[in-house]
Amino acid sequence: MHVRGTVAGDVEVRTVSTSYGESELAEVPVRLAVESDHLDDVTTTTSPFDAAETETDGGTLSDGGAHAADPTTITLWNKWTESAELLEPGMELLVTNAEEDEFRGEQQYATTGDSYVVVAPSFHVNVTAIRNWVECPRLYYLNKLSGVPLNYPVVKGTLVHEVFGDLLRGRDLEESIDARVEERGLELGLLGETADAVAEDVRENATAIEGWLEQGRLTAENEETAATAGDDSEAAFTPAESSWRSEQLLISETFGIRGRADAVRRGAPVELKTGKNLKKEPRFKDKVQAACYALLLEEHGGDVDTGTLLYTKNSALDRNEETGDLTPAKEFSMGDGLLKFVVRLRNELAAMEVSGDVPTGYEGSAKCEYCFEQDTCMVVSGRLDQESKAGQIGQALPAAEREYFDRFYRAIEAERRAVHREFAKLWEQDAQERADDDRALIDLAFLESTELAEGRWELRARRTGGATSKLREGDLVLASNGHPVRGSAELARIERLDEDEILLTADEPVEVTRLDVYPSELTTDRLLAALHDALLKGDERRKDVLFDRAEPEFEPLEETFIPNNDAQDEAVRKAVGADDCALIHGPPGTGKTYTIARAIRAMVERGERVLLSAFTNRAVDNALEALLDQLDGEIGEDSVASPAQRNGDGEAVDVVRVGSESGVREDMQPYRLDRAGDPGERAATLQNAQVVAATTATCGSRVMKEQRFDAALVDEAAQLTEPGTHAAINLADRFVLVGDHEQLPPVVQSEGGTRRVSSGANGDEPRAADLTESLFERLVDRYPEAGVMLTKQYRMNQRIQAFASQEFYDGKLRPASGDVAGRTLDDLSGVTRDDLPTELRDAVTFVDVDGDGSRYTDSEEAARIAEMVEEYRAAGLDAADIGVIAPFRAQVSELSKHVPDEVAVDTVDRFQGSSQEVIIVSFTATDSLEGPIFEDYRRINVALTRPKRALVLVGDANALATDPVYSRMLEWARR
Ligand SMILES: Nc1ncnc2c1ncn2[C@@H]1O[C@H](COP(=O)(O)OP(=O)(O)OP(=O)(O)O)[C@@H](O)[C@H]1O
Repeated sequence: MHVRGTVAGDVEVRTVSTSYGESELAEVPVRLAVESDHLDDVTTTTSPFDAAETETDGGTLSDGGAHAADPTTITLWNKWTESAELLEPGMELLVTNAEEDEFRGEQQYATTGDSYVVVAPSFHVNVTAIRNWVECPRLYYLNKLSGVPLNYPVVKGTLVHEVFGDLLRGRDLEESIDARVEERGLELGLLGETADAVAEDVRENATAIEGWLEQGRLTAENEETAATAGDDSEAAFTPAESSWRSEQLLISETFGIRGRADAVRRGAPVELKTGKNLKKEPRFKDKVQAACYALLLEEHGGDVDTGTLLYTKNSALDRNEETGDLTPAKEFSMGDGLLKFVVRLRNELAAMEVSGDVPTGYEGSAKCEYCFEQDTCMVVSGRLDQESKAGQIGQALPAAEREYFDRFYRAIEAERRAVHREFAKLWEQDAQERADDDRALIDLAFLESTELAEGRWELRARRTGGATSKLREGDLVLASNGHPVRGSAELARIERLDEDEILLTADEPVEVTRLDVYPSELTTDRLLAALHDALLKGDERRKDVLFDRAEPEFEPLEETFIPNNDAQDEAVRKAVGADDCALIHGPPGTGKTYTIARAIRAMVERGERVLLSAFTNRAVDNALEALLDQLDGEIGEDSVASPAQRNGDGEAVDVVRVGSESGVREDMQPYRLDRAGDPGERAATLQNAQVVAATTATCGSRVMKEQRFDAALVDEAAQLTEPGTHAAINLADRFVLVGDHEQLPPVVQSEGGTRRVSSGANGDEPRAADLTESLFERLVDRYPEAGVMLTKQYRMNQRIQAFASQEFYDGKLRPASGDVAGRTLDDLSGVTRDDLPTELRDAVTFVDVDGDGSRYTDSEEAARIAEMVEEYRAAGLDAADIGVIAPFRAQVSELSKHVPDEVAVDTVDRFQGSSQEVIIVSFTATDSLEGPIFEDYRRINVALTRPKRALVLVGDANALATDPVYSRMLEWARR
């Protein structure tokens, strides 16, 4: 029986005498969530971070100890008392294979010899993290904080792992080495390596792998010979056909552990290490890592009794010079004790993370004097004034900076826990729920899997039904034959996502019938590294400005850059002349992109190296396109061969777009930096580029972190969290932020869902709100004189613009020209407004629809909107010129059923940054005005400022009139 619940009080460990001698025990008061024989049935989460109320047989359970039932006692015996000592009230606890007992009329539970005790099982710990933790908890923390920098051992390690995977899949060794080294050309070039030298280095390591595979081959052949005695046919063996498999992603719903095993041979884990080990036994931390995978494999039905570590450097060592055991492959037996030890380690890590503490190093027994990271550890401790076993050096950061660090650290960790909740949903939600939540594509019909030349697989499946989802081409997904965790599942990449068919690539074949969004911690990892770099490595002058100790300064410029728009002109002067930073506030359609492009051109003409960044790929590509126009470059045949543009003096300007193939727009592909190729040449292309364009997320990548710029221009800056902004501006001496804080704020997953369980020294609630205010907004408020607001808009008819201008921009937003002010549908070829019903002839119209009273959908609004779309089309308008905005995904789906496919229907968030000739807003309003569109007036600002020529508002006037802003909106729309 498995028991799971929330710790309801303090825990004490004591020693008792039993018939076996002295034993330790801990009695833990727990409010049970649910009891079951099968974990599959344990569907309730009482995660301290999960505020959701959940119905169970035991009554209504809610977060934080408001359970109906009284606490029950769970007794943890012997070694598990170590985990018991980590528990704090509010933490979640899971005990597997517990025994049940009745004591004084009360049901109680206790661990048995087969039990595992899991602290905070919803906290999902990566296997690599456990490996670091066993080395030293502080090392784990330091790695998490700064990320892994670009260095040769790391890239080589990755290459050797890739070649290993290829060999397992039956690829030829030399072919694999050449291809893999070529793929990493850019990274190797930045490290100053040549392809030949790296290939040689990888080859040395690969010898060990080949030798080991050879052994496996013999064993497999022996088995085969025994099975098919007398058969002398040449049974060509390839690893892929045997009981081996390459990289396997394993996710545990019991132990809160996940990771990718390098390989699995006859059901047992094999880990590859590119270092040497001359001892007979594998290193302890390596055993721990293999044991984690063993645990996960057992949960998936395996029975693992060995683990193998392959130290590839051993085979490259000279026997005459080295003493010890040079065999690369070291096998060890996987005892029960080790598996339990691993779970206890994981418990230590999870408990510390859940209570928000920072490791000191005293938790483990590692000796600091032998540690490579000792200096870093001491510096970090010194700068952040943290307790550390290694000691502190250097001067502590000023209190304001430490406070900032702590605040953002907690907020980012809250985001990480939100990602973990997404993992839990992989098994807590059923397929239909996940599909309804846009988290999965289900009911696919598997078509075929085809082996590709390099040993990977191409998977094809047919879509049934018209389901939508968040999934996009280029995304990593969990492709499964029915269940992403319990079934057979592979991490796969979506290569093509057509209306009726999906094409994926994966390391191993799977009969795919379902795709799930793969929750990734990459974003949180990068935010943390950006925070670390900004504070611990950041320039002092930059920090003076960020922390309110110095006003931004400007070099006065006399030049005119944009003659027909004073605000834009001033903005460019500020951007070019800024010593520290400039802020450009651009309301909808006011030429932000144009201004950015002009400013970059001016900087480039001054010989500066510039980073162009934005939150989304779309904005990066838009700005890049505008820049290419400015640089007088046509994107044509010539630029494909040589994507160099000319500057004002006719000199070539190298422009490079860094991003994935699927992320970058088709017409910007010629500028995209291919990472594969000759190392020296790849690195030179990036290093010589005068303008590099990449999303802020990509700015946090290892490759981009090596680049330096004179200036960074960041578009959509109001949608970026502070650490998200740092990721880009850390790379440059000065920065320009461009955005509009009256439009959508940064998206934060953990909003409202975060809660700390303990109230230790840092016992405040993490304020998710810290991430919802952008650096742009904070600086605009703090240094208004460093900013310029653009006021002439080039998009909307005057009547459309009036309300937003008044309500959100103090009436300052004006049409750029008479032409803009007087835009109507008549300007569009083939469209006659007189053919429209009278109410749709105006630039702004309100259509009162009582609605059907449902909360998230409104079929009456949908039906009325479908009629209007037909009326517009009858008057000559293209369906593609119409956009429909709705507050809820459910209403978006409802509307999609009623209108032609060419009409763009989506939520406000997806419309930000785009515009349409006609916009129809479906308010789906009920009496209470609930829903995201109503919670934040900035959303309605975005919705109302998307159209150029006509805006139609559809909703229940009585409901809308209950709110002062909407009431004014109604007044304006009905005028
Ligand atoms: N100074 C100018 N003179 C002439 N046209 C301009 C000027 N500034 C901007 N425009 C034009 O106005 C249109 C909108 O400009 P742009 O795309 O730069 O706006 P934006 O503020 O980036 O828009 P969004 O709010 O969608 O982000 C473009 O067609 C652009 O060429």
